[in-house]
Amino acid sequence: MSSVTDSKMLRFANRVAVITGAGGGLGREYALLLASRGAAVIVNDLGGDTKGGGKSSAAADKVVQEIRDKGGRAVPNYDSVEDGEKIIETALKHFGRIDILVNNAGILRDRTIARTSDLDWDLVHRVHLRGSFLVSRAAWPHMKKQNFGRIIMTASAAGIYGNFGQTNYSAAKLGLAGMSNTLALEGRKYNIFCNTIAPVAISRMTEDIFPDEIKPLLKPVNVAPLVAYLCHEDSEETGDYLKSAVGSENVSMRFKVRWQRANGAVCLKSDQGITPESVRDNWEQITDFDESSNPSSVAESMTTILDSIRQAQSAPPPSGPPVTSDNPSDAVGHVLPTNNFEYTSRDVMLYNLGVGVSTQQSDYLKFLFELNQDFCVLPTFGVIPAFSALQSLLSGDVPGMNSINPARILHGEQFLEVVKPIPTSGTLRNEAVVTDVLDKKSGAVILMDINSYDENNDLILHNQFSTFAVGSGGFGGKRSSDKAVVTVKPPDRAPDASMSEKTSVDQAALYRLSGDYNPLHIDPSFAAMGGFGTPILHGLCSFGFSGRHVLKTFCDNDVSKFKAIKVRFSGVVLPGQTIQTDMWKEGNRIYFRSKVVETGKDCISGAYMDITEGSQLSQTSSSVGALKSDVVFTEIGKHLAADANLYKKVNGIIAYKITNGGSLAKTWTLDLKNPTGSVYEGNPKSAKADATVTIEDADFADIASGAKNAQSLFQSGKLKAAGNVMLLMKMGR
Ligand SMILES: CCCCCCC[C@@H](O)CC(=O)SCCNC(=O)CCNC(=O)[C@H](O)C(C)(C)COP(=O)(O)OP(=O)(O)OC[C@H]1O[C@@H](n2cnc3c(N)ncnc32)[C@H](O)[C@@H]1OP(=O)(O)O
Repeated sequence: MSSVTDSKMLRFANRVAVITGAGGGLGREYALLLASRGAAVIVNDLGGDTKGGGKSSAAADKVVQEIRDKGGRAVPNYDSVEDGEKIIETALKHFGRIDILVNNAGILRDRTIARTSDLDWDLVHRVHLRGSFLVSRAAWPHMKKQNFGRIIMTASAAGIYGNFGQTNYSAAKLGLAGMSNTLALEGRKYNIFCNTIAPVAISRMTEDIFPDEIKPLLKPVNVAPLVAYLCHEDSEETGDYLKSAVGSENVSMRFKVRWQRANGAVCLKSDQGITPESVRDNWEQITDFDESSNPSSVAESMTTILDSIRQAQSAPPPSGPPVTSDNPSDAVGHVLPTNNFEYTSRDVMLYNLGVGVSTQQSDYLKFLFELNQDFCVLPTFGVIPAFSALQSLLSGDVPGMNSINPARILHGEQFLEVVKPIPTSGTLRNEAVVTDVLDKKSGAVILMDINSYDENNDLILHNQFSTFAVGSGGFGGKRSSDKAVVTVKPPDRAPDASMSEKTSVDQAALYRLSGDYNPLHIDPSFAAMGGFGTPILHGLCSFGFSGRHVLKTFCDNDVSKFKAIKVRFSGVVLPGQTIQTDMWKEGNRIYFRSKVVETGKDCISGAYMDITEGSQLSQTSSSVGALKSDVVFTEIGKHLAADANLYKKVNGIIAYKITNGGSLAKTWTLDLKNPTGSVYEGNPKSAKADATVTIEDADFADIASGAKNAQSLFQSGKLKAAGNVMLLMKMGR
């Protein structure tokens, strides 16, 4: 059949193609070319006229005969594209499958809008838009099942630019481009690719439109190679807007068409609100394409818009021209706008749920019930206030960040130090700076240090975020930084402990509600742009899981023992996968590493958690012992809260030390200036007590004897004994 002998020749052996409207013009050329390359072809043509009237089998039969005469395989089909199921059934009946669908059939009923009848409108839409939908829908389940499909939609320059007298046709044609982009998104994970072409060629439908002198340049035969390429399994193209082709005997041209969007202007609210005048006054900037972008999805388009709006809301109106540097190193030292992060106990509980706390766990109440006396913040929540400061990194105001593709930003590493206990609600002020930018060749690493302060200006949290911008390396920057908090290697022995937990398929959907709305974690099309087959889990969500594993195993969930944590995100986790954390204890440092059980690959490496000295005791004593002290403190706290007025004359902070076998077990502090009399656990070293009460071993042991866990202690009523401790303490005062 073909004279091309190159071994790299694109062949279609075992592929079955349906070409609609293949009785002549472009459709015929597609059918002939695909058949000559080995495809079995269904030549569909209703055999009507160009206005949609009449019916005949002659056109399809003729093309089928042409193919067979050359040794190819073809079967005719005479159904309307509105009978999409029947067309696809013909392919299945004769060849057992359907791999390629070229939606090519079309009619014209050109009129200016005033003269376009309902019928003119409807017929054009029924054939082009509805017909392409119906045949594609019929083919879809078969393509999905076999994990392969290539679909072509036929649009037109009239759809892109408009064309006099073609209201109905141009609307249908642009509609096909929209449909194609959506099928591309829905089909990607099944290896079903969909593209739209806008061919320029002479056919029955266009022979009256073009002047005679250029007609020889517009041969349908030259459009067919583009369609064949897009339908081949080697082509990775999908949903990339419109491709157009023009061809003559010796030359032909093909190009992509894409949407371009001006950077636009953010219209700020004046005393009169956001007014039509603010649009008028910004018109030049709104329509200025000197600075522009080419968003290729709703997600990408929305991300930049939202970033601009957020930025405009938190920053004063820009005084100078936008920053345009493309060298990421130029960002070093840039101070991001200070921002406040306000949160409530609801945010804390939402976060805790997002990182896997469940009512199935024994001590869930302190993490999921705001009225529980021990209600507390998981220490890894400490990244959440700081995260809110990161958003402005890609706002366009940070030098060097223009070249960073937001769809390809991954979380690289994270360091968090909890300097003072994290309140269960409040407002923290973030101060963020771009500390360093590293050139890792395969990507750029952006280090950002963020300090979070409470309303008294006390430093509560220190974070160092390290983001890995994939594909943005090679700008000639340095490779390492002495300002980076380094990762560590675990000891060279079997882990001291391991814990594994399955994440939920909805884990990312839940975690994002804590403030990281990156579409990468929820929107398949955005994930696809980043090179992922499916949305991935937030790095900080896996971080929360691993952090909980360490906290549970070595601190018995006592959050006060947490000091600092460092991790590297070395691999991707998908929602629904199982995270296993292997841990090694060396003094007050717990080395750990997490892997995805289903793949065996590491997702967190080089990691450690530093804990305070107190934790050693809970480590060396049995877990029942650790639980006892928790129960005692719970009860003491309850009494102190209730009887706070007894201590009013102290009017300061009382620290309570519990000793166990002569060692310090735990220190609690009570702030009597706090009108609610709430009790919190404090760091023994930093507790500035106005008075100290020490509870001796005997009482401690008595109270907890026979108790297996906090729940049973509460239920058994043994906690009443804690009243004695209170009495003792009061006497001690
Ligand atoms: C403005 C908004 C900010 C938003 C912040 C975050 C938003 C979040 O929503 C995003 C997320 O949560 S993404 C999910 C979590 N992260 C991940 O899944 C990333 C997993 N890691 C990877 O894929 C690769 O390690 C990868 C791709 C990171 C690197 O792989 P490779 O390119 O193959 O690198 P490799 O060849 O192994 O090493 C090259 C050099 O890079 C260093 N490096 C490797 N992994 C790193 C990482 N994770 N972080 C930092 N540096 C890393 C290597 O050490 C090496 O450098 P050198 O040779 O100098 O040692």
